[in-house]
Amino acid sequence: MATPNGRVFPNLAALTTAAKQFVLEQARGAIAQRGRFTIALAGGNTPKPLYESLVGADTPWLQWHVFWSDERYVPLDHPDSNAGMAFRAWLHHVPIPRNQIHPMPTADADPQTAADRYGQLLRQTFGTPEGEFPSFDLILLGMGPDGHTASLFPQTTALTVSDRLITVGNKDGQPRLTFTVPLINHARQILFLVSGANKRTALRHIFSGTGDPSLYPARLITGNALWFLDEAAAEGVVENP
Ligand SMILES: O=C1O[C@H](COP(=O)(O)O)[C@@H](O)[C@H](O)[C@H]1O
Repeated sequence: MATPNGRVFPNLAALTTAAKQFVLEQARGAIAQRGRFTIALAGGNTPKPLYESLVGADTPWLQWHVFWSDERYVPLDHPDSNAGMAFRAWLHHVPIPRNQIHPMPTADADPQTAADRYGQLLRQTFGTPEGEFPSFDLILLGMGPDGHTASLFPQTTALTVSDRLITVGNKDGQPRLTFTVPLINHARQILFLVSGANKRTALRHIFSGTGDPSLYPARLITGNALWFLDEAAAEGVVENP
């Protein structure tokens, strides 16, 4: 795997400003070329200021189609819901049509049923036949201190699933829904947002190319990925040119 493409910013605020500009540029390009912008959102803390900053942005919201790259298996109004966070921070405050915003379903008794339903929704939205993978315009990802990304956690079976779009992840015995590795890698553009000194060790394993991918799952993301890091995360890992 080639060295990941990383950009370092002094702090989370500067990273957020650059990420906002990057997202809006991706939207502009996609809408100009294909008439719509398909984006998959990350959860966690790091992207929240980005979502807040997008309220009031000058972009053709009616052409946005919003999905999630992973979700905790809780209702939308639960404090841990990735989609709930994005709605409160951003999506409730912009005119994207509600039928173009697609939280992952989390009400089925069996999370695998929910995963399959979301996979079918993606196939319908993108017109992707079975056996093929759609290409999102942009997938936002984070990375945990353990090297997980989306809900692809170290040493879990989700890491090796390659015959479907969505699978069930496992965080300390709790189910999650997550994009599979090949679905992420088929994106036109992937953007990692990583902030904080507690991410440094995992980043070192990923950027040096030596970490075992089953221990540092973000290493499995070999598609067209750009990493936005703050200095606290990047220290000793990557320097800006
Ligand atoms: O649990 C999750 O964590 C990761 C990383 O979150 P962060 O707060 O460290 O940025 C996130 O990317 C993922 O979507 C989420 O479900």
